[in-house]
Amino acid sequence: MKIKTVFSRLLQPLTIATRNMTHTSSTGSKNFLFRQLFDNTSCTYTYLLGDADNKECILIDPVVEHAKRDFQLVKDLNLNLIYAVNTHMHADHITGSGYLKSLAGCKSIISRNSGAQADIFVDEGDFIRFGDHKLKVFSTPGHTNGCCSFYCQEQEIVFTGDALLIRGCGRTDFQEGDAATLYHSVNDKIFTLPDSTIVYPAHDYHGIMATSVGEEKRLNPRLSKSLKEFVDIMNNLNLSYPKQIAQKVIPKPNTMLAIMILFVKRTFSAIIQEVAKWKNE
Ligand SMILES: N[C@@H](CCC(=O)N[C@@H](CSS)C(=O)NCC(=O)O)C(=O)O
Repeated sequence: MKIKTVFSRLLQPLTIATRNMTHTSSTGSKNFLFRQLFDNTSCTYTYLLGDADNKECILIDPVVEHAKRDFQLVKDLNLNLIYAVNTHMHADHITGSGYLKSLAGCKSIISRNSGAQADIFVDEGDFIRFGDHKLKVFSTPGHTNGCCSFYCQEQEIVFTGDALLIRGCGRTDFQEGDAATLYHSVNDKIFTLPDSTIVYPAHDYHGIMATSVGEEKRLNPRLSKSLKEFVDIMNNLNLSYPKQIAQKVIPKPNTMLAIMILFVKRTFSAIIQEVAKWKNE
């Protein structure tokens, strides 16, 4: 391989990273603000998108531990946070939506199919608008039922949540995961966007920040395969559970009540047994 080819390949991720910070596509308007933020613990990307003219902005997939950091950035850039948007209900971290609502007075958004609570529910074909800009909602289930991707045609970028990751995809072995559904979501929706579309996922575990539709169609080791091969790969991933999944799964109020009743009943029956023992002694 020629030295020049190696050099240009090494430079490729750098070019993408540079575009991340100053995002302006050939067709995109200049007043589009873009920042990519990261959570080290769950390797989650949060995205800040804004309109530099009218100052409206949104955050995609905020993480609760970074809500203050993200809101500070919003303030530093003199922006007005109007929505905290979630691509899906996350199993590996708690969303920052609730905290951001209290800090910024914004509204939370998630898919209607997610089963989660939010101020605004979105469905396939809806638009999320901020200033002059808009994101089109694509329903891309498979990792969870409520997974959505958000496409900004004007900037040629798509936020794929956990449906499509860089050279990977969301696992399908828990929540409402279904490999065949995920395969169709990616192939029939995300992969029908122009090859030049830049893909911004919800996670990366290898330090890469973005990819493109064309790149993933060609190089994704799971999704470039047939449906049958894909299902087989997904059924044999044998991934460990996300580190924070136990903290995320908080018992619902009914479960908490049932645990308390059980505790009281067990304590009472233990006391009664002890009393009965004393009486017999
Ligand atoms: N070992 C990691 C677990 C990472 C993980 O399971 N990530 C999910 C998305 S968050 S539910 C996933 O779908 N991964 C797909 C993959 O191929 O990695 C940790 O400890 O957090």
